[in-house]
Amino acid sequence: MVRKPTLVAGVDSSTQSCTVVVRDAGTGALRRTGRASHPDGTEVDPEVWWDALQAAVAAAGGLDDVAAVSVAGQQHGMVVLDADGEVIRPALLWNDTRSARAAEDLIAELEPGDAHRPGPTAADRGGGSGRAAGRTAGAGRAPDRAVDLAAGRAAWAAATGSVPVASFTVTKLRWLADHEPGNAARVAAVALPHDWLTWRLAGSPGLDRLVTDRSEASGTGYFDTARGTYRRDLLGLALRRDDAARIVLPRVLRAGEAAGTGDPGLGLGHLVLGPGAGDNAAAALGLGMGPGDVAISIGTSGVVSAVSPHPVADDSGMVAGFADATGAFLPMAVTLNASRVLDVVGRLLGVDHGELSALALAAAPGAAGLTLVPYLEGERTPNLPGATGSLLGLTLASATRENLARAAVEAVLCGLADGLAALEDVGAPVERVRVIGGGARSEAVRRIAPTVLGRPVQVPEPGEYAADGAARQAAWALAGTVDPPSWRPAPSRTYDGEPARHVRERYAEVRHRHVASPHAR
Ligand SMILES: Nc1ncnc2c1ncn2[C@@H]1O[C@H](COP(=O)(O)OP(=O)(O)O)[C@@H](O)[C@H]1O
Ligand SMILES: O=C(CO)[C@@H](O)[C@H](O)COP(=O)(O)O
Repeated sequence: MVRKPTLVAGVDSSTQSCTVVVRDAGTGALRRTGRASHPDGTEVDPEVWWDALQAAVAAAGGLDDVAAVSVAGQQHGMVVLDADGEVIRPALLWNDTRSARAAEDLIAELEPGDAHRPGPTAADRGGGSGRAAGRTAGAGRAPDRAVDLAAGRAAWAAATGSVPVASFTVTKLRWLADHEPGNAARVAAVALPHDWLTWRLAGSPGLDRLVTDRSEASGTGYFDTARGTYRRDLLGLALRRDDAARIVLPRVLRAGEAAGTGDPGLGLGHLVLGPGAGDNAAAALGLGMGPGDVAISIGTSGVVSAVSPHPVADDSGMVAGFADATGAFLPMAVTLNASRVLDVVGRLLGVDHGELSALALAAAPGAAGLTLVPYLEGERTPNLPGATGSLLGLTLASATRENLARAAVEAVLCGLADGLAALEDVGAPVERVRVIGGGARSEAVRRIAPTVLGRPVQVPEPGEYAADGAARQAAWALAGTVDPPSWRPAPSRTYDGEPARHVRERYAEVRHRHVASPHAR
C-alpha cells in the first residue's frame, strides 16, 4: 500500500492579500495554493483577515487532509482586545503613520537609565519602579522636548534593539491612549495580526491562550529582543497605564514550538498549530537563509533583512534589531515605498507591469537626469513620516515615458540600496543578496537591481516565500525536532550588471535637497 504523504500548510496574511500554500511535510514539494485579497487602507477590521484566510484556504483545497498549519503575517499591526476577547477598534497597520508624533514623544520620554531592566520587570510583578514605570503611573505627563532625542533613541535601542517609528505597535498604543483614552482603558490584551489569526484558528479560547514568536514580539517595541523578554514598563508607558502587568501579551513560543491544536468546532481539531512569525522572518525561513544571506523583499514594504547570530541595536534607527524565526536575529531596514510606487507610476502611464518594465529597460541608466524621490506614503527609513514624493530633473529631453518608468524603478532600488548600506554599517554579515516579493516579478527590477546595488543579485523563482516559511514552520512544529526540516531551496537565477554609481549619487543629492525643502512635507 502506498502511504499518503503528510501535508502541512503555511499562511501569509500580508498587507495586500492572504496566501495559503499546502506542501509535503517531508520534501517541501508544493501541492496546492490559494489566495484572497485584503482591502486597501491602513486601518482594517481584523475580521476581514479571518474572512480572507478562510477564502484562501478554500481556494487551496481546504485543510481536511493537512496535519499542521502556521501563520505568518504583516508585522506590527495593533490588534487590541477587551476582556471578552472582542476587537476594540479596527487594527492600525504597520504603514499607518498617524502615530509618528507618538513615536517622537516616546523617544523623548525614555532616558538612558530606563534602558536596562533585567529579568521580570517591576511591572510584571504588579508594581512599578524606575523612571519609565514611574511615568507610567504618572500618566499624562507632557513630553519634555528639552530631553535629548539622541539619548532617547539610544535608550530605546538598548532596551528593545530598535528605535520606535510610527510602524511599531508601541507607538500605536500611545496614539490610542492620547486620542481614544476610553478604548485604551479597555485594552485587556494586545495581539499582532498573526497572533490573532492563530488564536482564531484555535477557536478564540481565553486570552491566556494567545501566543506569538520572537520575530513578532521583537517588532512591538515593548520586547527586549536580545534577552527575549517583554518590557511591560514600556507597554505601560505607551498606554499611560499603571496596570500594564494585567494586560495579556501573547506567550512567546520557542522556534518550532507547537501552539496547540486547531478548534474542533471549526473542523480544525486535527491540526497542529505552528507558532507563526512575522512575514519577513517567515520569508527568511522559506528561503532557508543563514548568516551572510540577505533578502530584499519588494512588496508593499521594501525590506532589506539579514540573518545575524548576534542582536543588533542601531541608535540611528536606520536598522531595526528584530529577531528571526529560528532563534537568531534578523536586523532589517524597511521602507514604506516599494511595489506601490511601481503600481502608481504604471497607472499614471496607463500600462501594466510588463509594459512598465519594458519602458524602464528602454531608458538609459539615470533616466536622463529624471529622479523620483518616492516618498508617496511618507517614509520610514529614513524616518520621514510626513514627507511627500517629488520628481526632479524634468527637461524637454528627459520628459519621456521611458525615463519616468526607469526613474520609478531606480528610486525604489536606491531606497533599498541605502538600507543595505545601513545593514553593513551595523556589521550585519552580507554575502549573498536575494530579491523576492511581488516587485521581483518585474524584469526591469531584476536587471536594474545589480547596477544600483553594485553587486550581483539572485532572484529565486517567483514564489510565496513567507507562506512557504510558515509551511516549513508548521512541518517543524509537527515533527517536534530541534531544527526545521531540510527542504530543497527554490532554484534562483543570478543577475549581474555594470554598477551605475552615478544613479545612487544623483538620487542621494536630489533626495537630500528635497527633504531639506519646505515643500517636502
Ligand atoms: N510583474 C510585476 N512587476 C511589478 N510589481 C508587481 C508585479 N506583479 C505584482 N506586483 C506588485 O507586487 C505587490 C504585491 O507583492 P507582495 O509581495 O505580495 O506584497 P505584500 O506582501 O505587501 O502583500 C503589488 O503591489 C503588485 O502590484
Ligand atoms: O513593517 C514591516 C516590517 O517591519 C513590513 O514588512 C510588514 O511586515 C508588511 O510586509 P508586506 O505586507 O509588505 O510583506
